[in-house]
Amino acid sequence: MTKPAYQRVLLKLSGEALMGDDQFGINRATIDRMVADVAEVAKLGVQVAVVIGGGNIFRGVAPGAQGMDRATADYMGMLATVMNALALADSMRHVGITARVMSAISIEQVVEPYVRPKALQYLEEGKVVVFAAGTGNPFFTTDTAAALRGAEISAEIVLKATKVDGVYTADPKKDPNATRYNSISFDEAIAKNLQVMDATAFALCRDQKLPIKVFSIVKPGAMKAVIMGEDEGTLVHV
Ligand SMILES: Nc1ncnc2c1ncn2[C@@H]1O[C@H](COP(=O)(O)OP(=O)(O)O)[C@@H](O)[C@H]1O
Ligand SMILES: O=c1ccn([C@@H]2O[C@H](COP(=O)(O)OP(=O)(O)O)[C@@H](O)[C@H]2O)c(=O)[nH]1
Repeated sequence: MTKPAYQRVLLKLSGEALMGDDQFGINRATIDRMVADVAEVAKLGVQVAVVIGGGNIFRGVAPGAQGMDRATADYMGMLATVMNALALADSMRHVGITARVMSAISIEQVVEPYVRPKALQYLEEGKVVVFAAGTGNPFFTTDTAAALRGAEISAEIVLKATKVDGVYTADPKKDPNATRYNSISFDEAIAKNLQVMDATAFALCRDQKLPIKVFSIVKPGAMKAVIMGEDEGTLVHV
């Protein structure tokens, strides 16, 4: 059997992807399917850390936050990611994965705080670590949190699992003529203002020489294919 291409990865799961076909919230079947993908990868011996988004529940820049103080709205968004993290960890428990949720903002009765050495210890023990509350700071996104935590834990790659199957020349939801890149450099992605991830996340990964793979969260087997180093999705590289 061929070996996985990576030993430690940072997986970014978009909050919106958790909705499945629902309008908002957490779709049970969807979360279970994602967890099955993670379980498959963890079984290969790959250390998996997850950053979960919150867009399915609350987004600081959403119309629903209009008129609100931006920082306050962002804290609500961060709390939303904590809910998603709890749901994800619980779903993992059901399939026999030991998961630990660590939050960037302290709410110790609910989840333990993020402590880097502790996170590294969990990973080495084969536990899946779910990073909640993004970076802990307003005006950031969970994509940036993924870049940050990925760099902190020395992940070999950031895996961005999302609704689209890669990075396109333009937003494929708006431009039917957009074509997908097999690979693209950070500089080009930033210069072309490709919106699949925010520029802060791209810049941080570029500076830390941390590649990103963007792939579909709905395509069966895509995550495993990425882990095995197969040609899947789009690689964003230095
Ligand atoms: N150039 C692009 N290539 C691919 N997707 C893009 C591009 N520009 C914008 N997008 C959009 O980015 C989204 C992917 O990010 P998503 O995971 O939804 O983000 P978030 O982390 O904000 O939830 C897709 O819905 C897609 O329509
Ligand atoms: O470091 C962070 C991460 C997230 N957020 C807030 O949490 C919301 C949900 O995160 P995000 O939009 O990244 O989730 P996703 O797009 O993955 O669903 C964001 O809109 C922000 O309001 C924040 O303020 N700081």
